[in-house]
Amino acid sequence: MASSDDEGAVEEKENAKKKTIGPLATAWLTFYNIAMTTGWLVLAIAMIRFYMEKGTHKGLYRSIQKTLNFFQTFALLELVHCALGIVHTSVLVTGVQVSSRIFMVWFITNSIKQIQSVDSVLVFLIVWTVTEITRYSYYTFKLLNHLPYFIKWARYNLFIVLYPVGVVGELLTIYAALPYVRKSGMYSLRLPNKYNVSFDYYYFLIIIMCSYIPLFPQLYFHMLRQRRKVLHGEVIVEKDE
Ligand SMILES: CCCCCCCCCCCCC/C=C/C(=O)SCCNC(=O)CCNC(=O)[C@H](O)C(C)(C)COP(=O)(O)OP(=O)(O)OC[C@H]1O[C@@H](n2cnc3c(N)ncnc32)[C@H](O)[C@@H]1OP(=O)(O)O
Repeated sequence: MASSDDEGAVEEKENAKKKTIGPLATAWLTFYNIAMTTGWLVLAIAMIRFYMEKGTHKGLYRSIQKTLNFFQTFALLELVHCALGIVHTSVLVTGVQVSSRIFMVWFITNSIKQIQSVDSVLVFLIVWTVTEITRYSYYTFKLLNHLPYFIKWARYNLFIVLYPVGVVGELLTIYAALPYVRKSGMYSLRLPNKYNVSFDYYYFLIIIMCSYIPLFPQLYFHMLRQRRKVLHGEVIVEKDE
């Protein structure tokens, strides 16, 4: 059990942090996190309604595509938050996380209509939605100084299962895209051309899939360290900070 002295120290630390980021940044982050929580809640409701009405996930992606595009792209602001220093987290870790999501949405699922109904798309959509509702509501309640324990618990426990499941969903979706990319030659540049460069999107996707092997463990261990810090009060020094 935490003593009242410990609780006082934690509160003091939180207030000191808010003072360093300033009231304008706190107000912006509160607005941003409320908007993102709402956006992902809207997506969750749309997905449940679609499934209840149609009894299948075929066509679901198309029905939520615009909302997903908007809110996932809006997450690029997280890089701006880190770069401005109004959020104390690594630009590198956030960059990999956000860019991989943007890439999945814009350059895989939006671009290759034939794969929009594969099961793995549903898997990552569900996982992303649960993760983001939890994550943004955690930030919102924390900024408002009223963080319920179950949200804190969910933020730093659900990812243990959801992160690998989401990654499997993403990798299977890229894998399903490969034959269509090879057949269509999309986003590829063949020689000869006036720039004298060649680019094969098919092999690029294979490289992206391989890049999950070194990159994903780094994100996962980062989250495990955050978990130890937030749930168990351990002091962690990040190498990339
Ligand atoms: C060109 C193409 C490139 C492709 C590259 C491909 C390779 C990719 C390989 C990896 C692929 C990953 C794919 C992802 C899949 C999924 O997402 S599956 C779903 C499950 N996902 C998760 O569970 C996500 C977990 N990850 C995250 O939460 C983040 O994205 C993160 C960046 C890893 C989180 O890190 P971080 O922000 O450091 O952790 P926190 O503990 O949440 O926050 C740290 C402090 O910062 C404060 N903060 C952060 N954001 C905000 C905010 N918006 N508002 C207010 N405050 C914020 C937070 O409160 C913390 O503060 P303190 O506690 O005071 O330190």
